[in-house]
Amino acid sequence: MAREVVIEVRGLKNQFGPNVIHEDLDLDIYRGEVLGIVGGSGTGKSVLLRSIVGLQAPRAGSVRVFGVDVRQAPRAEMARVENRWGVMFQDGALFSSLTVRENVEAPMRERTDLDPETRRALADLKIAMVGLPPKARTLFPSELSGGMRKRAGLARALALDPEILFLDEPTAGLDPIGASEFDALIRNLQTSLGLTVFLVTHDLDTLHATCDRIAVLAERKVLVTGTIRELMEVDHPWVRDYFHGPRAHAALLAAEG
Ligand SMILES: Nc1ncnc2c1ncn2[C@@H]1O[C@H](COP(=O)(O)OP(=O)(O)OP(=O)(O)O)[C@@H](O)[C@H]1O
Repeated sequence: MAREVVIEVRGLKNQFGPNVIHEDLDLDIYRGEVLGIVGGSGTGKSVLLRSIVGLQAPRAGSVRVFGVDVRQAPRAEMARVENRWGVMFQDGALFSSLTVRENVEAPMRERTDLDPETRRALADLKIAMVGLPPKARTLFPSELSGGMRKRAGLARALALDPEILFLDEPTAGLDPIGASEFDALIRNLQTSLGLTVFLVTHDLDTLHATCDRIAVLAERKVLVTGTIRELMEVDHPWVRDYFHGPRAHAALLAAEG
């Protein structure tokens, strides 16, 4: 049976001044998979994420999510699509003047007619789902550790029960134990909730622990996609260095126990 494509990127071009970031970039993301996006610094992983969720207007190309062209769709149709995804930005991007609970409630307040009590109950549920203790509900972002802030950002991304979760470097800045706990949380939520996950990362351990498939950004496009094993066979300088460097071997050994 053909797999359902939930995100389809075709001929994408992004450019800032003379700096061409993407040219003729194609990518398909299938329902229910965790797709890892890797690539050297500045290859445009975050720009690709931002192009898909409509925060970055590309110069050319198309992005379809659930079959809807995010560049062309009328506002009301886009709002329905946006309600079906959640985004966790690199630093959590929490509102500093709101508590964790208020942060998680924010998308519900903005996009649903739920009454305050239901919003609050749902927010507390999401906060528990990401492994934060009840006392975190009333704390402000500045009172949280880096790992807790990431969990709070994840709870907010889950606020509207999304089908697609976008994660920008979820383990950046976490210590190795915190990072592997976060990897396990992502995988656990993905399987329990049947999520499709678009995950930008540099972290080889995260790739092993969470990703079904990996897309490599290089030469302004998606150079290749495949499993880690498949990418280890690819004869390209960056891909070879990344998947055969000392860190890659350590991650492989760790993943294989
Ligand atoms: N709004 C913008 N205006 C100008 N240049 C931008 C803008 N956003 C991104 N860029 C440039 O686009 C390039 C790609 O940026 P992006 O943040 O997507 O890279 P990345 O692959 O995610 O990098 P890293 O791994 O270092 O986080 C960089 O050269 C960056 O400076």
